Amino acid sequence: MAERASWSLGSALRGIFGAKTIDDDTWDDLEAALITADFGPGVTEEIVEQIKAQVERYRTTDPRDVQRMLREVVEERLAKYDPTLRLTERPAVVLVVGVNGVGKTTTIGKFARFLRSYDRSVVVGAADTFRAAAVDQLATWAERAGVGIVRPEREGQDPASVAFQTVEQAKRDGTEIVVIDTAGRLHTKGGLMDELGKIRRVVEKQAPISEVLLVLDATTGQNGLAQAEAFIEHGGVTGLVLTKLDGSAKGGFVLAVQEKTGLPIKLIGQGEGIADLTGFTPHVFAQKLVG
Ligand SMILES: Nc1nc2c(ncn2[C@@H]2O[C@H](COP(=O)(O)OP(=O)(O)OP(=O)(O)O)[C@@H](O)[C@H]2O)c(=O)[nH]1
Repeated sequence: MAERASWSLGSALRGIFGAKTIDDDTWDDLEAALITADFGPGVTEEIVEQIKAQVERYRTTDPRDVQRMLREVVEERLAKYDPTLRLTERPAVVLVVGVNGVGKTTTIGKFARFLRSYDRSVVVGAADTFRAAAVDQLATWAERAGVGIVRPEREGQDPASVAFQTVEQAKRDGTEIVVIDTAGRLHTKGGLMDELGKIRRVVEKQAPISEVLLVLDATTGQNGLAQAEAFIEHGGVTGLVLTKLDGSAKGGFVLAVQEKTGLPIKLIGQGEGIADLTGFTPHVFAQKLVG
C-alpha cells in the first residue's frame, strides 16, 4: 500500500487529535470527517457514540485516546467479515462480476498474476463475448500475467458455453484455478442476471463454483453500490473486490460496503499496474485509515 494513501483520514483528523482537549468540537469534527470519507450516516453515528461512551468510561480528556479508540473500533468492525479466498477445490472456479468500467478486466489480470505468484496454475475465460475489444483486452492481461485464456470462437457466442469450455480445458490440463470474466451490461438487467444464472448452472455441471467476486469502484462509493444491487441480490456473490482505492478519498466506504452488503472484502486494487492488487487485512487497513 502507498505510504500516504488518498483514502487515509490522516489529514482530516489531524486537527482533532492535535487539539489540547476533548470537547464538543471533537465530536462535530469527527462526525464531519467520517461523513466526508463516506462511512455513511448510520455507521458514522454509531462510531461516534461508541467512542463517546469509551471516553466517558475511561474519563480521558486526551484527543490522542480518541485516535486509538477510533483505530480499534474501525478494526474491530472491519474484522467481523472473513477476507479469506476459498480456493481449495480443483479446479477452483471463480466468477468475476460487476458493472462495466469498474475495473473488472484489469482486476482479472492482476488476480491471475497474484495467483501465479503463489505458484498456482491459472486459466481465464472470456465469457464477456459481446464486445470483441473486451476479449482482446483480457487476452493482453492474460499474456502479461503469464496465464492461458479461452476465447469465444466467434463474437456473441453464448457466454455460458465459453465458461463451460474454460472449465473443461482446466480439468483436462489439470489447471488449478479458473477465473471467468462476465459481461457487465446487457439490454436489460433481467437479461444480465439470467445470463449469469445460466453460466452458473452450466459451470456447476462440471465443478463447484468456489467464489463469485463482485468488483466495485471505490471512487463511486455508495452510488456504485446501488448500481451493483442486482448482482448482490441475484448473483450469489461470495466476496467483494474494491478497485481504484488509490484514487479514492472514500476510505470509509471500505467499512460501509461490508456492513451494507454483509459481504467480505477479499481483494483491493490500488493502481493500474499488474502488481497493484493485494489481499485485505483489517488490521493494516485500520492503521492506515486512521493513522
Ligand atoms: N487507478 C486505478 N485504476 C484502475 C484500477 N483498476 C482498474 N483501473 C482502471 O479503470 C479503467 C477500467 O478498467 P477495466 O478493467 O477496463 O474495467 P472493466 O470493468 O473491465 O470495463 P469494461 O471492459 O468496459 O467492462 C481502466 O482505465 C483501468 O486502468 C485501480 O485499482 N486503480
